[in-house]
Amino acid sequence: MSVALHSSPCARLCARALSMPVQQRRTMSSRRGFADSQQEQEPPRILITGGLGQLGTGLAKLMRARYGRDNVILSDIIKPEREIVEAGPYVFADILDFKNLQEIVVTYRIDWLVHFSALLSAVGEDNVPLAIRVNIEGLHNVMELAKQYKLKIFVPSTIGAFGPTSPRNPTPNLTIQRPETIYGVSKVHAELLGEYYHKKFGLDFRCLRFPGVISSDTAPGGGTTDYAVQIFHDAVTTGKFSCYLRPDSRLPMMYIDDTLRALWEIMVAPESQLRSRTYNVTAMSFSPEELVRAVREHVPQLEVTYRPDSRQQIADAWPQVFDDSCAREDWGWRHRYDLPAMCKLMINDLKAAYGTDAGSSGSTGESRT
Ligand SMILES: NC(=O)c1ccc[n+]([C@@H]2O[C@H](COP(=O)([O-])OP(=O)(O)OC[C@H]3O[C@@H](n4cnc5c(N)ncnc54)[C@H](O)[C@@H]3O)[C@@H](O)[C@H]2O)c1
Ligand SMILES: C[C@@H](O)[C@H](N)C(=O)O
Repeated sequence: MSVALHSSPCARLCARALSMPVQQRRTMSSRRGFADSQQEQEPPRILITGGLGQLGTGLAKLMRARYGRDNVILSDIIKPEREIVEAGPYVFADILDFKNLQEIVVTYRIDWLVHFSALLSAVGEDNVPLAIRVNIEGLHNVMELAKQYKLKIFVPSTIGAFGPTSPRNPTPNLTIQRPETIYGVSKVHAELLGEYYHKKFGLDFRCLRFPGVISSDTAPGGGTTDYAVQIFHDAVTTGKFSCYLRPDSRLPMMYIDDTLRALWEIMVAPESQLRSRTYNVTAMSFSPEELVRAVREHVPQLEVTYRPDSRQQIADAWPQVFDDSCAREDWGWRHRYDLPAMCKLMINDLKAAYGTDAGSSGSTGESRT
């Protein structure tokens, strides 16, 4: 789980979203949130589960900028900071309580469900029974809910849905998936159940397999890729970083703004463009030693030690380079942030958040690919 800091790097993304055209009018016959193009009249009403983790608050900002503050209901089982409740509707929702979820969907007249609640790879291995409950039983609840109330549903998958027998460089959209973590097993289950519900019941299920997500507005926790977030916190605070992966452990990664934009783009992509319900998306691949080099461009004195732990075994079975050509071909996915651009934003945002920005690394101008 993640802890909110008090900076908001997703503001750039929201600003871009705000500059987009206001929600278009929908034809009388189309159901809210189900129109194939941006011909919709009323904005969809969106419920985000597990919304106080790394991805949820940024997505709420993006969706609120696009569809209106009160049309996005953030939920979690965590007591929120004051700024969360001030930013828009926030409700308690335990993913294991089906009746509570039903009540929220009915009360708020929900159209879209973004299902973020999960235990990530490392914490999942530490508590397998809880991971099974949250990641698998929780998924069953939201799938049934989406079917019952005809919701459009997004469930994120991950590079962790692949395993040691999958091709690792590159890992295609469709290939062997025999993951060896409960996290990976639960995500393959989610992909397959979503595709099954789509075929069997016509459920509008959409899924992206994300790589490691890098962001500065929440503290890292629970994932195998989190070293790539922790390094920035340590670089701007102590100047010392201990890495739990080997220096050569290459993994696919993505900056948060790209992640959230990809999610929004797949949600509004016309059905006719989707040859699949589950797509790989990525932006870059790097190893800890390559990331250290990029961070030292901004913090030259950064001291690094390597102490691989149990997360090394997880990383060794995951993709090194993710092939997202299907997403690029089908619905026009393009990443905007590469390694230097991401490093510059992370360093500047965290220096501002920790109040250590004297002598910061230049402007926040983004160099894009
Ligand atoms: N962050 C990444 O790098 C990454 C990469 C690939 C996929 N994903 C997926 O994206 C989703 C969101 O990831 P994240 O990084 O924000 O995760 P996170 O661990 O930061 O947040 C998960 C949230 O789920 C909530 N939760 C736990 N048990 C719950 C319950 N019983 N009911 C309701 N909520 C509960 C937690 O309180 C937490 O806020 C997850 O499904 C994850 O698998 C994340
Ligand atoms: C990759 C992703 O699913 C998550 N960050 C993890 O490491 O578990």
